[in-house]
Amino acid sequence: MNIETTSISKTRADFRTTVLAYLEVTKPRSVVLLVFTALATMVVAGAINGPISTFQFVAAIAAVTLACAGANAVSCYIDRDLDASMIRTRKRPIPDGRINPPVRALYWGLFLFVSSLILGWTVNPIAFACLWGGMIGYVGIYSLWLKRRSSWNIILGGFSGGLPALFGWTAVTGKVDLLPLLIAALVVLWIPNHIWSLAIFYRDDYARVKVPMLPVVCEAKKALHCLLSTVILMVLFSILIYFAGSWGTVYLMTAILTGLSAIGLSTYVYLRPTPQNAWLLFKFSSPYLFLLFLGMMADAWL
Ligand code: HEM
Ligand SMILES: CC(C)=CCC/C(C)=C/CC/C(C)=C/COP(=O)(O)OP(=O)(O)O
Repeated sequence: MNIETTSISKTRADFRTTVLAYLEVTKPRSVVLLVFTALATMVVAGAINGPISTFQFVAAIAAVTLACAGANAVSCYIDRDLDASMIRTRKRPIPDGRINPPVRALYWGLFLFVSSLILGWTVNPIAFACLWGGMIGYVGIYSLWLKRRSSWNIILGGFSGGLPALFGWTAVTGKVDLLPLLIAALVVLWIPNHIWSLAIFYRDDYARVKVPMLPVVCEAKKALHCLLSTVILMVLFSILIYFAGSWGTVYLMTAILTGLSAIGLSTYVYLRPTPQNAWLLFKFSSPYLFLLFLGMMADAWL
């Protein structure tokens, strides 16, 4: 009896470990914020163009979630050699053997992405195209082509990060307008401070695996100067968006308050460029973007 009970509990534990590994390989924290940007633009577009059916809403949210998750899982397969070598990533499911053989992560990512395309097609062709654009941009242009070759990898490959926001708008309206393009561009402008702050903290890690993130290939002051410049541009852009849409005061106040915080923190990191301060800026970057998009949703609701 004991042996049987032990083997059942071991099987259950192994199953749980496997399920969690296939969840972790999709980088769920990033998927949550990526999907939130899509949800926010769906709410804003719905307030302007009229709401969509519950089925379309659920299909759209499911599609963008599966697409981002799938793209991340494929990226983990592509970067499995880097992940095994970097301190920050070596405990991920592929390097630590929880997904073995590694190709299973590729199949899992492609399965998720194809599932997203099927759902995306039921929404509309433009939204469907956004899913393709995100996958090609992140996996093709960033992960496969630029990440290991260019210090401008996140600038040229970063547009994929704005596509979930664009997807949300097109899922509701079936077309691309200036406002969603500006909102998507805001996400793209957010990416440098999001990743360069992290790259300053993990500078040695990136240098060891020869990933030419800007803070690795240029001296610290220049990287910090670029980072601060992109933050100022991002904040100005977030306020420009206020004038491009029919927003209320909630979004404007959010953009101003979070923007001043972002500039203040980035200036502090510029003046005191310790790894700990850079890490603080990295951890601030996601709540910043979340609050901005929450402000957009609040104004659409109110
Ligand atoms: C080319 C574009 C991007 C690059 C290179 C990038 C890179 C990274 C890296 C290296 C991490 C740390 C992962 C870890 O160590 O666990 C990270 C975390 C994260 N990323 Fe990005 N990212 C990009 C775009 C985005 C976008 C567009 C979003 C959402 C709109 C996003 C949301 C997040 C979130 C929420 C986290 C977790 C943050 C935390 O732990 O506090 N990322 N990203
Ligand atoms: C519509 C659609 C599919 C859009 C794609 C959006 C998307 C998945 C953007 C990537 C976000 C992200 C967490 C990148 C990690 O970069 P990295 O691989 O350099 O991070 P790492 O070093 O932690 O692996």
